[in-house]
Amino acid sequence: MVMMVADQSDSLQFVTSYSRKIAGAESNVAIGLARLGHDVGWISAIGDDPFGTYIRNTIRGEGVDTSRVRIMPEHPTGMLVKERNEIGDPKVFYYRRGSAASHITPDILDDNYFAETKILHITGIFPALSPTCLETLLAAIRIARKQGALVTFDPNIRLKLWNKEQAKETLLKLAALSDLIMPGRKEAEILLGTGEWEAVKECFHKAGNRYIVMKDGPDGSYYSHQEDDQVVEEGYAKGFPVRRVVDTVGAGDGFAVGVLSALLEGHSLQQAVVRGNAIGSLAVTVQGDVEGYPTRRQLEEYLDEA
Ligand SMILES: Nc1ncnc2c1ncn2[C@@H]1O[C@H](COP(=O)(O)OP(=O)(O)O)[C@@H](O)[C@H]1O
Ligand SMILES: O=C(O)C(=O)C[C@H](O)[C@H](O)COP(=O)(O)O
Repeated sequence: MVMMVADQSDSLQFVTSYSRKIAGAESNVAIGLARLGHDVGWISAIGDDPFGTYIRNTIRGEGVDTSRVRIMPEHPTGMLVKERNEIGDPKVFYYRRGSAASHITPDILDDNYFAETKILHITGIFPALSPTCLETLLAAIRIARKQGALVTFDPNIRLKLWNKEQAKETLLKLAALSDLIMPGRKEAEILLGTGEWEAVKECFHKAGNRYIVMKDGPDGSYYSHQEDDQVVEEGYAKGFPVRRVVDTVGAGDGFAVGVLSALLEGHSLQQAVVRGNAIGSLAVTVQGDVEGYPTRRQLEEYLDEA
């Protein structure tokens, strides 16, 4: 989506100017991974309009492959408007009903495109957009699994897009098809009725997740990796304190960038979660979603200084 962030910290009713940026959980993760030098493709749809062109060119400019981004002249590019907040999570307003992305159908997928895929990263936002988006996601999971890719899942529950019951039913289904799940504590509560780590760990391992990570805001994150019911590693990794929180949106996706990039590089889940915490903390220090995501050198310097 294109994102308009208010330039003034008033209610949007009074805001008169906005800064144009990019938002969207999947594209955020794609950009973050590309910044760290990974090969990444983003599958989505945009309208044949200036915002669509801006999004595609910017994401492509970050080094993400956009060859599978479909242009749909009959539908508009999705938009999100975000308040500027001094404290707490900012309010967001969606203008995405009927967007090009919500019209995606499984024929956007091509098995060959997944031939060398190591990770398929999915979120709980795309399947909330329409029944065909959910169908497309399920088809993508089938292809990725067939190719031996790891399926990683951030539930990213957005109750503005669907109700709690619908969200829970679909997201639990997607969780059971994923290798790695990374909910926040509140999301675990919605999905499982508990945010208590031991219970969360047990439920998701039972459902078939090999890797479980539960984010606990600024404090840090729990993690557990099991193979064939055997514990490989588990523990808790402390968060990285920041001097000033500017905007919390984008932290969860930054966290995913850290976890996925580290796993791709062969690191342990513990190291992956530390990197996730680091990039999540960098993300909250800026207004946009992706502006705080580091390059390889910036990440190394940040970890060295911590
Ligand atoms: N205020 C903060 N200070 C430092 N790190 C933060 C802060 N907020 C979030 N993070 C980091 O980003 C990660 C993801 O943030 P969180 O808010 O839990 O994600 P989500 O957007 O999925 O709810 C956290 O696990 C933490 O490591
Ligand atoms: O709400 C949506 O549909 C979006 O995709 C907008 C945001 O860009 C991401 O959701 C950010 O997600 P977090 O990193 O978890 O804060």
